[in-house]
Amino acid sequence: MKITPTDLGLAARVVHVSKSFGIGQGAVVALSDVSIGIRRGQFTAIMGPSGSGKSTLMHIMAGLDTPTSGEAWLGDTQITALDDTALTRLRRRRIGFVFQSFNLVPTLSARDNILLPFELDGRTPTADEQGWINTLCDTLRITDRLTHRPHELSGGQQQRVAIARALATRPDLVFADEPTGNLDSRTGREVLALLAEACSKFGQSIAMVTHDPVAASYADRVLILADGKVVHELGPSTPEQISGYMLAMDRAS
Ligand SMILES: Nc1ncnc2c1ncn2[C@@H]1O[C@H](COP(=O)(O)OP(=O)(O)OP(=O)(O)O)[C@@H](O)[C@H]1O
Repeated sequence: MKITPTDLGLAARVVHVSKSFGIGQGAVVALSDVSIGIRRGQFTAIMGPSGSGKSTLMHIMAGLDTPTSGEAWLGDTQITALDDTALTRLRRRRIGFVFQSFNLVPTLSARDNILLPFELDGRTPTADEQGWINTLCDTLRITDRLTHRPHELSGGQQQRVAIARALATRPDLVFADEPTGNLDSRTGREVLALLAEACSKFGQSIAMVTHDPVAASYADRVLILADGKVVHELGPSTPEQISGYMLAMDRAS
């Protein structure tokens, strides 16, 4: 795949990215010459067997780790060229994160957790941003829970607060790492439907790492990694189609 830095329509991309851990005989190649783009306004799932390089790819795209070679871009910013201070600022302003373990601050109310990205940036939301946060809270059905602390909320409610926090600054890209891993299947499906809606209704770009074919079936596009390479790409697919493909891949290896 040829991806140029001027490629519009991409929220983020990596170009010829390789990543090795360690040196010499003991070196592990986690990513091998990967070039992919995450399309704007789309829900992209990244799947693959354990150890295939999913987390490494996500960390490089989010500027949490550096590649051994190649480039990572967020929009028109080459993040592999930024120093630590600029990277921290970029992550705070232009990237949102949703984790399996929710990662809310236990001493803060749901509202203050959602406002944390603004607080860390040393500012309060503008009237327009506050309007967006209100819309998010209504859509995520947490408006009547905003004064509660995380331990007073169910797992599904905590994850919906985490999604509101990730989307509050209208980031260029939201990374979701197994966002339904700690939720029961019904609550998990609800969270996935909300993530899909954030893309289809609000134009958010989301990249989600998952092992779960049901989770990936909510995505517009599924990238499949094996041994540090992108080996396949699926369009919108059913869980059965995705698990069928993963099984066939297992048998072939
Ligand atoms: N800090 C590290 N030091 C050494 N090796 C590492 C490090 N991080 C990852 N690796 C190796 O790189 C490869 C890819 O790891 P990665 O965590 O990206 O895989 P993954 O697809 O996310 O796996 P999982 O689904 O199990 O989380 C693995 O072989 C892993 O052992």
